[in-house]
Amino acid sequence: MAASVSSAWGLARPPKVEPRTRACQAFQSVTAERGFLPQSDPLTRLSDPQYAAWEDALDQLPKYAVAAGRGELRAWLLSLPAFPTEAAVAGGSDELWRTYLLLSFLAHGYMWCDGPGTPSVLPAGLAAPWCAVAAALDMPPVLVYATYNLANWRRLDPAAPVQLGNICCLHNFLGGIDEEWFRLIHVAIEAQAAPAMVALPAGQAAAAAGDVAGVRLTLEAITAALVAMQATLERMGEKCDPHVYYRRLRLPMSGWRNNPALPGGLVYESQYGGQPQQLYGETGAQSAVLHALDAALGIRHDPSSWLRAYLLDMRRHMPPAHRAYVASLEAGPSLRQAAEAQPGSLKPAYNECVHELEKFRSQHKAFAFNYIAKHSQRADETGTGGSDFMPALAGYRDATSQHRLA
Ligand code: HEM
Repeated sequence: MAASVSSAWGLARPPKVEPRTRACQAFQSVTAERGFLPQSDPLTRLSDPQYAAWEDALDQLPKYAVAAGRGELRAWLLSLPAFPTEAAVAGGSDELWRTYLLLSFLAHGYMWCDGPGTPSVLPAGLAAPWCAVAAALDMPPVLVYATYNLANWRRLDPAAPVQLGNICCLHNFLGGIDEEWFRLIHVAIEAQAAPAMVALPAGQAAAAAGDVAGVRLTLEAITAALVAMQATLERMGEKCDPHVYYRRLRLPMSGWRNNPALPGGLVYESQYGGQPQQLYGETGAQSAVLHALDAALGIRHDPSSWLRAYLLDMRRHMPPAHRAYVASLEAGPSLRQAAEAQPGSLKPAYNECVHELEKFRSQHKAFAFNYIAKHSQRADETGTGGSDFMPALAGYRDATSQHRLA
């Protein structure tokens, strides 16, 4: 596992476009209903006609992915009209996030949903607008959890909540029940984490004020959320088959760092002085939920190991507002300190949180085994996020359990 890079993304040159994340509304606030999901339902299409050909391409992507295999999908993507990059970068934040999603899906379709082989160069027609839009959002030019999951759903009944039974995906690489369900489980878990996410700063404020009842309320909210999250994760197998996941779904999420298919990384034609770039692919490790829980509960992963470095890298793949939320929790008083100070009243509730977080991580590790490791015959198999995942997931779980208060 490569060590963490200190510069943004580890890219050879800084982005040319000034990030204007402060102006962005999408992903800006964290609420008890939505948590880290966007506060208004994600845009389903860019209505401006100048994007029509690109939006149509996104709709057709699963069809072309099925039909292609001899370069047809790649040739078709390269035949699209020039992308209106300037208009996109000047547009509103919701539109910009939608553009980022659109280009991320099409670029990963180009990379992973056709054949033969894996290209080592992403042509300028895709690379240039993707890099510009990503830079404007202060995000990396690669598929991330926020575009794959957080901004990729709609409600069937717009008056009913964001939960399984009322959500479906906006976009797919291949389509089908397994791909949609895999993603929807993540979206539903994000919504279930929401009450705990807003309770964390309140719990820290209570800890600073010596308000034991306030801290306990937060600890109880965390435990309740983690119990609900496990019940939802358990439903993964209902509609997402492990073989389908292993053989088909995971490939388009891949990146170009620690990936044996692209050992030298990817050249974004006309960008970064032609230097290949190495970026991790999409993974649940880019969700802010567990980062936030670790931060508030005072769970620290060994700073000297690559496990901590990997999680820090994953933060650079989160929307800037989510990074800031986690950083602010990390800078605040930990609920662990409050439980240590008031063991009689808070230790059992704190330990219950740690126990449920450990259970979530154990359960999740079992899914990673059943969906990846069990099927793999390769020694260098990595997760879609590029990690040496079995030792990583065991490490995160063990670090969690070690934080139980004696
Ligand atoms: C079949 C289902 C799943 C599989 C096979 C899976 C696989 C993985 C793998 C391999 C990693 C290591 C990083 C990488 O290289 O990608 C990872 C990390 C992670 N995944 Fe998943 N995942 C699944 C479902 C989920 C769901 C539903 C969530 C909920 C949001 C989630 C959240 C996480 C988190 C938070 C991490 C970081 C590790 C940690 O903090 O403990 N995963 N996942």
